[in-house]
Amino acid sequence: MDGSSGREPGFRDSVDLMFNRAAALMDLPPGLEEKIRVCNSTYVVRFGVKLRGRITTFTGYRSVHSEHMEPVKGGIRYALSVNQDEVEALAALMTYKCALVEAPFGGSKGGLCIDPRAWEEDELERITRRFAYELAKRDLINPSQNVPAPDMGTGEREMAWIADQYRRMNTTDINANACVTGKPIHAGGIQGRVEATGRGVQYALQEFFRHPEDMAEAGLTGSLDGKRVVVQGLGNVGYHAALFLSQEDGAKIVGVIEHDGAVVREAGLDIPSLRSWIVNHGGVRGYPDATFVENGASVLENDCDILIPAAMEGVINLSNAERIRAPLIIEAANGPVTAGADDVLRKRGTVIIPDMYANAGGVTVSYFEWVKNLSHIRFGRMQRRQEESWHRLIVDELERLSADKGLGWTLSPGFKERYLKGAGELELVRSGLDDTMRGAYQAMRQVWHERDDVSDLRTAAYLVSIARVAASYRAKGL
Ligand SMILES: NC(=O)c1ccc[n+]([C@@H]2O[C@H](COP(=O)([O-])OP(=O)(O)OC[C@H]3O[C@@H](n4cnc5c(N)ncnc54)[C@H](O)[C@@H]3O)[C@@H](O)[C@H]2O)c1
Repeated sequence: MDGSSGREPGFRDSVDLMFNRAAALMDLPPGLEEKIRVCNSTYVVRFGVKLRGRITTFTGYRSVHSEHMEPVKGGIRYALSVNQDEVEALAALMTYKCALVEAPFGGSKGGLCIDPRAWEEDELERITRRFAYELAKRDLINPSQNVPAPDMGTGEREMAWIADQYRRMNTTDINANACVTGKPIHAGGIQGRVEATGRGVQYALQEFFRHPEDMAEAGLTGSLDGKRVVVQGLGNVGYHAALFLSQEDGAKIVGVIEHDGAVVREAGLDIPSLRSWIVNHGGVRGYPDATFVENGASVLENDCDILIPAAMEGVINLSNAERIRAPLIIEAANGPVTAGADDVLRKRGTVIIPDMYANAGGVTVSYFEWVKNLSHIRFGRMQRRQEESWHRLIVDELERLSADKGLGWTLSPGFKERYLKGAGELELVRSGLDDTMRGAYQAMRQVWHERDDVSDLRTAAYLVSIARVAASYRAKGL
């Protein structure tokens, strides 16, 4: 379902319009712009599964947008609204996202038209295995060709089934585990992948709030502490973003919009308790510690400092853009702001941290997981040795300097012990993600501030991404 008005282009056209705006500012060789923009291929499969005494036919998609780097990468979405236009738009965003955070992948995306809530777990397993079989036999799941991950409606459980199905079909492939990311830890996953996209949203906001010049563009001052936040979608991405921002940065989540309505509370919502209510009751309706709003989408227009759409595409469109009051929007979902709404908001001075950057935490940690699977070494084990010797050097040097200069500095025994022990997998993943989010933001903001013809972060992000994809095509040839 796309919440945009009938006057607006579809999701893929909307992504293309944003791409075109940036590409027009570049000096690309003739024809390369189109080569980068178009989706290379989309495979559509219809398959039947015997369920509840009858055969049910499902339709699935896997789009490959760009193979300038392989494997290509992108999640698999389970929703009734999945269609070719949506999957191709999402695959395109994957290309630009990977280029922006320098994850060495082309872009891809998949989807299955299904309401996951309508099926039991064992039924979903049979459906998922069959879909995985259909994709794997065409190398649309493959550690060196095409590596899916979770998206809306899927998670660790589905990724474990997909990995197992691929392994059964390729028993001699020693790298079989790397055919999909977002797996559970005990099935070849990596610490920190489940939280990664929401964690990335937090790191993105932290980086934004390190730059007073950028905050001023949105008319914001101070830090994340006390900022009033509205979140749409308390699923994987929205939940982790809201949890970390409220528990670690002091932000107040004053509104949460879900599929059945919204809840608001000026003093701030308790995110873990709201999440368990949603899990147990199927939505936010009836949650005791907040005011329920029947027309959930109207809460997008509430007064707040930061709006985090983390559910689906097209929710901020020409029908509501004029009424959006948040000065800062961070696109945790893919494509939540249509091209038309983007024009309206840009002219009004709303700062939008674009999807291809804001939700890149997932693919960044997926990259770490893929590398871990291919290296066949527990992540952190090799690094730890090396780090230990560096940490030892730093501690020794600090103590020597302090003694030489008579400063009397001492490190607390607890700190010294933790520092010398080095980082475990989770710390390595988080610090690698933080580094990536900081680096990509800085690349974007440099273009934003240095070029007179760039007035927004999205165009800046596209400029960085397109230049990198173009460089890859130019280096390799087509
Ligand atoms: N999971 C990832 O790692 C990842 C990575 C990058 C981008 N994304 C993007 O983030 C978005 C959310 O993905 P997710 O993995 O968190 O999905 P999810 O299925 O875990 O959660 C989606 C949430 O949105 C809610 N929702 C559905 N329709 C809604 C509506 N009309 N209004 C309000 N809420 C609604 C659902 O009830 C659910 O709680 C998608 O756009 C996805 O493409 C996800």
